[in-house]
Amino acid sequence: MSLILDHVTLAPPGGARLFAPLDVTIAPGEVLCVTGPSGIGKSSLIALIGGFLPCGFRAEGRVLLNGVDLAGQPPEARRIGLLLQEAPLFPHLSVGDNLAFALSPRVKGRAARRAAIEEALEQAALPGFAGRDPATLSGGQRLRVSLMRALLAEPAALLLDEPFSRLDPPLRAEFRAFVLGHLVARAIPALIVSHDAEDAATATRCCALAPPAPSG
Ligand SMILES: Nc1ncnc2c1ncn2[C@@H]1O[C@H](COP(=O)(O)OP(=O)(O)OP(=O)(O)O)[C@@H](O)[C@H]1O
Repeated sequence: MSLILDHVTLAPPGGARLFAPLDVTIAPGEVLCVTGPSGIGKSSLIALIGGFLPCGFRAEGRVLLNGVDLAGQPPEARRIGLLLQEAPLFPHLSVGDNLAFALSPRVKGRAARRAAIEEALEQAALPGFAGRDPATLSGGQRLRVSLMRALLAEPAALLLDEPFSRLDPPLRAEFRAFVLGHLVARAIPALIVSHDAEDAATATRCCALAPPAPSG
């Protein structure tokens, strides 16, 4: 399971290329930290890989997941998990139902599904939280639920956009170690976009998006 970016670059509607073509292979369990100045296209790169790039953006190059070119595949077909800064959860569903919504259909039967959710909550150090309203969670708890929700869908790759930036520094370090541990244990390739030097230091590898070479 690897995620390959083969000469990938992007241009916003009516604009020029945002960054020089990116060529990188992210192996199973590897975490690539993508850095670069504000506005260079880091979040847009995540959107391209996830399949939700806004209309009008122009993409070049290929994104391959486990050898398959993702071009033209809708987001729900891509088996790519997302962890975002806001860690959005459905507000009208309990924590347990938020997790159930994402749980892979491969887990069959009511008892097995309930057990998988309880296990995920244990792993997130949130045992007994299944009935909680998401509005009652702290930022760190919300992120842990959000990570578990992404993992329960059995993603083939995980994308993280500034996932830790809203947390206080001690919690940030703890949650970073928690996330990286899960990715390595499950051999999931991951790409994290971040401004934080600590995120870069703890990732397996780093790459900085650079402005494209001037043409002509
Ligand atoms: N929907 C859109 N339509 C047109 N241009 C857009 C759209 N979304 C983003 N852009 C432009 O595309 C460029 C890249 O934006 P993007 O958010 O990917 O950058 P970024 O590197 O993630 O920035 P930051 O670090 O500030 O979050 C910016 O110049 C931005 O203004």
